[in-house]
Amino acid sequence: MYTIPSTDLILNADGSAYHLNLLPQDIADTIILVGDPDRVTEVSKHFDSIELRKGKREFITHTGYMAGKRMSVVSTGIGTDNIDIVLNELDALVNIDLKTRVVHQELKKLNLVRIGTSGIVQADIEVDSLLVSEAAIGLDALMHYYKHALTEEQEQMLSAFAYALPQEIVHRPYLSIADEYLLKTLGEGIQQSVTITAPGFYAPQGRQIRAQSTMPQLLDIIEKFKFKNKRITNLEMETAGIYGMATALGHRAISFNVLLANRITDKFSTQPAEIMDRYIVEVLSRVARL
Ligand SMILES: O=P(O)(O)O[C@H]1O[C@H](CO)[C@@H](O)[C@H]1O
Ligand SMILES: O=c1cc[nH]c(=O)[nH]1
Repeated sequence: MYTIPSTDLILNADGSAYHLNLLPQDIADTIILVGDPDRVTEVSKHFDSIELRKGKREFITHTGYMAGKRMSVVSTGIGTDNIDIVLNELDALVNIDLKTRVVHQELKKLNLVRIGTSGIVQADIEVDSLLVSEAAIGLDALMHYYKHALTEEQEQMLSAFAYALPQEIVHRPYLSIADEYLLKTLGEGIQQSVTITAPGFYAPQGRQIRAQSTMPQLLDIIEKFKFKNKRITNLEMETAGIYGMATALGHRAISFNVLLANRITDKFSTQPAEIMDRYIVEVLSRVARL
């Protein structure tokens, strides 16, 4: 039986996961993922009861009940490098015996639901609307470190996009896909499209403040890209990593994007906190029915 080495799966003195500071009993099978640690309270304030509050660094967790359903909310911080940590450690909590360091015979499937902010790259999509990522293209490198497979059509779309990208982007993008069951059950009636996960907020999302971008045409390329009936609608910084890691580990994942900025029409939400709260309530009410 394979025992995972103690420097591969590092535990704290109390036996909790190294970065998340959590024990297996601390998390529910349905987990809301948010980037901003302050958003954890904004989510859990809608729970009927909270049984656990723990944290370390940017990784804050609250677990409780809403409408009889046990759920956790975990903050990931920004970026797919953090997603690597959060998804591997959440998976270890449910699928590895932390005392023997042996993988359980029966594996658990977590429901992972991101609620995050995002910027729009199409003029016809409204600021303050909600969008579900049916797929996400990663411009970061995370999933190049993990085995993952695509269908032929997905490979074709990825190749077409890779071909359109500026040559300054030296590594190939990757593509990862939402869980079909969660798309149907939680995403019904909400606009669904392809998201780009960027490895930064400024030049990697076509922004320029003072530091000069090497590829000022990036936003235009993303806006104009089409593959069959698909286009790219929005930019954020975690979804491709969440979908890729969830698939690699056998979990279900879906990403809800609260669209606060339209990069084409140059509009930003005038009431971001209220809009986020409205969609937290909407998503939680759907999740509670899972
Ligand atoms: O609102 P959150 O969940 O943090 O998500 C988005 O906002 C952050 C950038 O401001 C990135 O994490 C991006 O993905
Ligand atoms: O434009 C945006 C807005 C939110 N989050 C991002 O990553 N980009």
